[in-house]
Amino acid sequence: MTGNPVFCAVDTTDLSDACHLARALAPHVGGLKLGLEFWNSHGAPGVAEVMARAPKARLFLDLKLHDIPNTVAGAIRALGNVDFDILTVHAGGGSAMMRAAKAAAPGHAAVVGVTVLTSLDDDDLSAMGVPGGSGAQVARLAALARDSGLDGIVCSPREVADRRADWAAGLFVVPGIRPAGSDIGDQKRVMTPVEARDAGAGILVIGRPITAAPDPAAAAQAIAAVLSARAR
Ligand SMILES: O=c1ccn([C@@H]2O[C@H](COP(=O)(O)O)[C@@H](O)[C@H]2O)c(=O)[nH]1
Repeated sequence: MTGNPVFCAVDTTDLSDACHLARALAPHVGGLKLGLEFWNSHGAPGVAEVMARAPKARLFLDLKLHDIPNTVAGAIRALGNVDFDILTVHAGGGSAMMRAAKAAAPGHAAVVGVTVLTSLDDDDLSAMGVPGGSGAQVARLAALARDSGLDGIVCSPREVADRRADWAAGLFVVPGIRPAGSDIGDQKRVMTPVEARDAGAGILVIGRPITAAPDPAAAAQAIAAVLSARAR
């Protein structure tokens, strides 16, 4: 995807806040990410209201679908006329599920597979019985997503460079982005926006460092300015 790589995660249950953020951020971001917190509160009508405030922004619908193939395909078809550009499913749902998801999505939309959540570290994976740490698990799931016909993956900035080497055309959607000095919160595998972009991220997903800032538009503008000042 071309243009500003920053997608702001608008994680709120408040429709009015989401609309204000969309309008304020529109000049400074490439897209908006609406996830489960917003979707479960407002669904498709809420998405339409928010995106009307940012008509040029792309929509990343981060529903992280994870179920049997028939159910995931049905859930995607049930999105009807929600005009999303990117949609997430969990790569851990397996190959048949990812194939069904891609087949059910509109042709112009990218379907990407969530590999290992950026809030998890190697100890968390070990506690789940996953061998080899996050790098190895992301590698396994990225290969499965690629071979199942998805358009890309969601991974942390730490895995992007290695995975891009195996999948040059993949769309790498990367949360776990923290501008220098910002609060890490519940994220565990993080890098700065410039580091993530330079590692090969196609989309930089940034939520609280923008939305919790005293002036979200200024925060988004500052991130865009750093990215263009330090263009690769
Ligand atoms: O592995 C993942 C997958 C998705 N996310 C989502 O990205 C944003 C990050 O928000 P911050 O406030 O910048 O931490 C959030 O909506 C997550 O649901 C992720 O963080 N990690």
